[in-house]
Amino acid sequence: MSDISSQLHGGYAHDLTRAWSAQSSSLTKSMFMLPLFISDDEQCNSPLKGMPNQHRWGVETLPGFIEPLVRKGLRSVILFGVPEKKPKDETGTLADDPEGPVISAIKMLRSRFPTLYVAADVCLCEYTSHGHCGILHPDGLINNVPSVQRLADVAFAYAKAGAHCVAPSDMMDGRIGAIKKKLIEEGLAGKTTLMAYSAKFSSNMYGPFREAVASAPSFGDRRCYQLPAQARGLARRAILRDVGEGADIVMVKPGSIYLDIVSEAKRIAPDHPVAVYHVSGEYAALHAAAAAGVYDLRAAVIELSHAMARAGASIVLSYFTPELLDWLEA
Ligand SMILES: NCC(=O)CCC(=O)O
Ligand SMILES: [Zn+2]
Ligand SMILES: [Zn+2]
Repeated sequence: MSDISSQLHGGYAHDLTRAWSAQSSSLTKSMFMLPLFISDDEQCNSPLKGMPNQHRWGVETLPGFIEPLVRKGLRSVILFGVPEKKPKDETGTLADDPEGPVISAIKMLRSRFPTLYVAADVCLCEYTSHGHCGILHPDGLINNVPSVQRLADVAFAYAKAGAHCVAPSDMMDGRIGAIKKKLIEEGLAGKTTLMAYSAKFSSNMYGPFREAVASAPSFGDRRCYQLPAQARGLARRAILRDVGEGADIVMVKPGSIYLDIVSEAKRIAPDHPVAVYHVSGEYAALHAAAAAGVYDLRAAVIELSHAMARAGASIVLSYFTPELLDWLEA
């Protein structure tokens, strides 16, 4: 088996990942990746309470939403599954259910929208009965070894279904290496990008998302596996660790209040595309502030997007992507 750190093709096999590897400071449509919430109810089209203009979609309703966006220049999406019909369990069995929402949506999007780059978020919290991102010990603490094994299996299932990119957001130790190893062994490392949520902070900004996917932990919180706000050093170590384990892209999350970490990521991993996730709470806050007359939404989003690019991000995961396709020229 070849060495994990020598696997580069997954990071530039696709024309979009090649564009993300170039360094430029102007905003382009192709920088923006749209997060999508996919229900296992195929006909689903339900607006999300905490997030204006965002919906839960089903595989039947999604094409009608995506088609005009692709025509306007949408290049990439990232999928989050929302099981509403089948029961959740301790190990998140539904995450790689072959008939589940993510695998069905990957297949549908790949066949209906050939120019669209399809990323799949890899985590267990949307699928576990306890709402934590890994498998637990009886005392409620994370059991890292089986968690990482399970996440590697889920990532492989998404890659095999056709995802261009798998993006583990769970923050378990060693999962990037385990996923990369699995992709190498299965012959998929050369065409699958591994985007690591490397510096994911334990944040107050995820509230509307947890409601959107119904993934709030049933007890405790995620502080033992997400980074503390004050921990620049831990963020650096997590970024370098993930790069060493074979990440093709490193991500910082949330966005606006962690742009110093984005610029730090660009400094310590200058040869990797850096992604930033402009998360649900930031999105909802911008809408609320604009509605209260604090600023013009479009002007504020454009300014913030420049700040993210300036800090070093070449990819922005943003719920404003549909608007930005109208606002940006190219
Ligand atoms: N893995 C995704 C999240 O944890 C939250 C994203 C958001 O709040 O938009
Ligand atoms: Zn999670
Ligand atoms: Zn998450």
